[in-house]
Amino acid sequence: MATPDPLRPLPAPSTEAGRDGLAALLARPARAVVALDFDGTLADIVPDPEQSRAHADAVPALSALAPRVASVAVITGRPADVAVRYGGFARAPGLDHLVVLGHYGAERWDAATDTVHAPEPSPGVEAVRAELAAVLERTAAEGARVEDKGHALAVHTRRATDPQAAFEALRGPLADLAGRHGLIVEPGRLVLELRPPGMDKGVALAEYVRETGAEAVLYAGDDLGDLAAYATVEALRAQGVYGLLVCSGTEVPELAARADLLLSGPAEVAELLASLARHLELDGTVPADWPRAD
Ligand SMILES: O=P(O)(O)OC[C@H]1O[C@H](O[C@H]2O[C@H](CO)[C@@H](O)[C@H](O)[C@H]2O)[C@H](O)[C@@H](O)[C@@H]1O
Repeated sequence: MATPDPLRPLPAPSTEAGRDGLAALLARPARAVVALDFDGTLADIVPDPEQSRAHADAVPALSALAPRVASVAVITGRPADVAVRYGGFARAPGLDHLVVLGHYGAERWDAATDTVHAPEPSPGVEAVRAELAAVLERTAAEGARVEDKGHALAVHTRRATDPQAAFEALRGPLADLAGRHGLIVEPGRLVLELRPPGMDKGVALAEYVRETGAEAVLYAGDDLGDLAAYATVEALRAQGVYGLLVCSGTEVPELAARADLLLSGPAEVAELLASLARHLELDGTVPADWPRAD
């Protein structure tokens, strides 16, 4: 991790709501939840999804911040156990109460117990798995690859000959395939994911904030799947919960346009988390009696 500079100021949110969110987090960290997406936010985007790993500064920053706020959660499209592995979250110092909500919140891993609660296998996913290769063969999407996530199937075009053209060519056929088997298509950064409906990052975040009773929430994401979590933070604000929306990178303009704080990517997200930890270290501590998420 880069040498900490305790005097370095925190980045300023560009909106009043974001400035209020940051002020609330700093004033009452014991009542604040920090929730983060994984790929593109805690981990740099790489061509091969299996090679994704948390940015070198991310876990040290989370380890420093987590004991100073009410709770920290990772909310990801990845299976929870995969995010835990690629993140290096298990048994990391300070992360003994970390929660990872995988498959857009359908799965949950708790560091306190090191266990994953997962949904029943979906018959729709099984049916799509059986037909997917034939659909890909019929579509002009050379080089598209399938990531079988168990409870969902993601079709990646980042390594296709023409990534954007392959993405567009696959949209219709995959929507049709998903629809025939009761699944939805979740679009992302050069990925189309076929997954069961009924859960998204917004629902997952709302439930988590309710569970923790938080009065302030920081949410950081980078992709279309994070829009639902942004909408939850916006709705929570209307109910008196403070919120700070952080966007990691500018690849997804729809998300960047709604952010209070725009950062360049995972390195700056990790720097923000580390800066928050340093400011809270200088300013105060979390009372021991604050109820945690577990
Ligand atoms: O919710 P997230 O944690 O952001 O996960 C969303 C999807 O991320 C992964 O795909 C993305 O990252 C890959 C690795 O950097 C990249 O190759 C790909 O182009 C991106 O779309 C992951 O593979 C998916 O399963 C997640 O749903």
